[in-house]
Amino acid sequence: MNIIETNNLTKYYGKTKGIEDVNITVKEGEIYGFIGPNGAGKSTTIRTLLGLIFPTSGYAKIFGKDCIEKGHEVRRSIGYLPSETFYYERMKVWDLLNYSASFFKGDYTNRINELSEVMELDINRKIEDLSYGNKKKVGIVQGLLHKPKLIMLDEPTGGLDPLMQKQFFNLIRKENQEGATIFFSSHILSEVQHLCHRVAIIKDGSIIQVEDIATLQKNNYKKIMVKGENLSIKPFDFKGVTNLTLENQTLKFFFKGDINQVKEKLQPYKIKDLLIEDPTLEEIFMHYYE
Ligand SMILES: Nc1ncnc2c1ncn2[C@@H]1O[C@H](COP(=O)(O)OP(=O)(O)OP(=O)(O)O)[C@@H](O)[C@H]1O
Repeated sequence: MNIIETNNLTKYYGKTKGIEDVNITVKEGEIYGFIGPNGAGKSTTIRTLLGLIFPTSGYAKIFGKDCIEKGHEVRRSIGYLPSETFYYERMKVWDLLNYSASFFKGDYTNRINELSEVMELDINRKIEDLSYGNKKKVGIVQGLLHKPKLIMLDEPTGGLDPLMQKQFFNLIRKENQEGATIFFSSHILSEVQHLCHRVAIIKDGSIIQVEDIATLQKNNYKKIMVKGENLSIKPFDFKGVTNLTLENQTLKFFFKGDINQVKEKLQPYKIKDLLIEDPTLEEIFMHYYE
């Protein structure tokens, strides 16, 4: 079953394009990554799906129901973490979370305590005393407390330190194992790669690729920088290498293939420095999709 389904979903802000003809499907149980650079249309897509803004044309369905016509019903089973959160600053975290829980039937005390413990959130503090990262944690607990069937996360990791990010990813994996479908937007490909089953790439308001992570990783480029003595271009100009340059005794190139090939080519040289890293999203756009 498709949890999210869009059909030529388009949103213009006056004359400014937000998104155009977005067609995506997210299956039940998936962790679906939604990646793109700043201004690509990630938040616009999410806000349109949530019925917070209306599409200019096209439509979207969540749980098989139209996001606008049945928006009220659909939103009950969604947990949403916006990219930026704004709260009543004077409230205590605990009061705020209880207030959020009061919109749903049932007692969520245990759930709030559990989630706050996992995220190491001090519920006795006032919102105004929290750092940016701790406010993010409030948003995470708030978004998950009603055990939603669909969790929509808009750039959720900003402000979380690496340890907390790990905790958060574990929490999301657990929610997923317990049945939640996850829609995860980010501009950081590496975090999406580790968590998601499938990823859609959005750029300038349009989806340019939908790929499962295994394929993306297999096809992915590495960005390599070598500093050393007597390096020359020729030995490194082999299949899989692109954008090869040599400047100030430093070789730079992209490589797609078995990394051992690069290791062999480097064998004869005295190396001063070596950097192998994942390309940025922009670089992937330029090289992976050529
Ligand atoms: N309220 C608005 N009014 C006018 N234009 C807007 C509005 N919100 C977004 N846009 C424009 O729509 C486009 C998509 O923006 P959106 O915020 O959806 O991108 P994003 O991928 O979420 O970016 P970021 O990673 O920076 O949050 C951008 O060109 C942006 O300037």
